[in-house]
Amino acid sequence: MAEEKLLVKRDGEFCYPIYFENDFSFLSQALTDEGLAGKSMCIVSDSTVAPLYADQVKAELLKVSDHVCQFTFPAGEAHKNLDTVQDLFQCLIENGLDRKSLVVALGGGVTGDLSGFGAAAYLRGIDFIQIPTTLLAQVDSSVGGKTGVDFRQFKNMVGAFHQPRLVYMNMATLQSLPEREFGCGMGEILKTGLICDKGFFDFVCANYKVIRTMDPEMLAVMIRKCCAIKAGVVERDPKEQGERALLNLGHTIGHAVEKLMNFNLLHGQCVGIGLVAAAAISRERGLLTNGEYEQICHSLELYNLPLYVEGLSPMDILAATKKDKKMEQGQIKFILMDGLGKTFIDKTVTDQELLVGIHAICR
Ligand SMILES: NC(=O)c1ccc[n+]([C@@H]2O[C@H](COP(=O)([O-])OP(=O)(O)OC[C@H]3O[C@@H](n4cnc5c(N)ncnc54)[C@H](O)[C@@H]3O)[C@@H](O)[C@H]2O)c1
Ligand SMILES: O=C(O)C(=O)C[C@@H](O)[C@H](O)[C@H](O)COP(=O)(O)O
Ligand SMILES: [Zn+2]
Repeated sequence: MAEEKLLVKRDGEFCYPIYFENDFSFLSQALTDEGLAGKSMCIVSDSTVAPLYADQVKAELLKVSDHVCQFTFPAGEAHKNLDTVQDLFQCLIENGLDRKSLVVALGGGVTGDLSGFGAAAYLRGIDFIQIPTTLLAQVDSSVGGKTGVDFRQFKNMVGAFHQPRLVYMNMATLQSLPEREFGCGMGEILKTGLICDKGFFDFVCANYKVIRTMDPEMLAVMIRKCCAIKAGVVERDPKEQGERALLNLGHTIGHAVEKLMNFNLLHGQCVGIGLVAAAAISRERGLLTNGEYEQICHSLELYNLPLYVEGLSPMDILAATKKDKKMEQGQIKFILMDGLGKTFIDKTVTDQELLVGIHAICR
């Protein structure tokens, strides 16, 4: 029996369902319902997730397809690059996948971003679906169609907007997730609350004890809430011409830290650090009180997320921040907070202000 699904839509331009399930048993029906049965399929997964879940997924896919192959790449952000995409293309060609075929992304945000980009470029674009298995991927990366890879230490520098045909969450997969990865998902969840929903932010802080036990009901509530918020933003602004940039709260300085740390700090951890920097700049402008700043830091501590980074030079972080692709005509597009749960895009943040944020996160 399927749980209630969410539809992501925009003027008929794209429309796809997000399924919230607790096993894989509805997957073949979901594919059939979306008109995807009968296609040749390639499961794309990493070396950690494939041994855990690929066989179960393959068994489901084989109910609706005669041809299911698999591409497995080494786990980790260090492999979200063009080399891995080339290996994926090789696999797709060797297995005869054509324009009507389907890429099945099974894993976290790295797998989803990489597979989605591979699908967007292969034969000028074939369909793909997302089966996210990390909390971060279930609350954020699997929805919205941002796909891409890192390029020579530049985060997500090469990519495409390519919407999945469906997103299928088996929320039970989260039970095998290591604690650090769980924390990363919480970084994006706290970000989501801070962007536009103080009530949700407060809920996530107040219920930290039960959330940290990975209580399935709590997880389901948070996942649905984040997907609904993100779907709303993406429906209104699919290609980040405006409002969607708010989803980048904490990412401008966060991405700089992520690449300077050679991806040894995880994305969700860097987003948390970036939130502290953004909060410090917002406080400097008088937009956040000391108390609100402290609340943001405390929320990250509740989920064992780092507040600062060690061993990086502030000037290096500044330089890396200004090389981010969020620069527009020499000016950085920064997301500031105007209280908890309220954000806006600002293009007037100076180097001096950036350094206030950067000093707040450097030890
Ligand atoms: N496209 C977007 O909108 C978007 C949004 C947020 C983040 N991202 C990207 O997502 C990436 C981060 O995603 P992530 O945190 O999921 O990282 P990830 O995909 O590397 O997964 C984290 C780790 O958990 C393992 N794993 C995954 N599922 C598991 C499970 N159920 N049980 C045990 N282990 C499991 C993976 O093998 C990996 O080692 C970054 O590259 C970031 O840039 C993209
Ligand atoms: O979906 C979006 O839009 C986001 O910004 C979500 C972010 O959490 C995510 O990390 C995204 O990949 C960042 O995109 P980028 O364009 O800043 O690289
Ligand atoms: Zn992110």
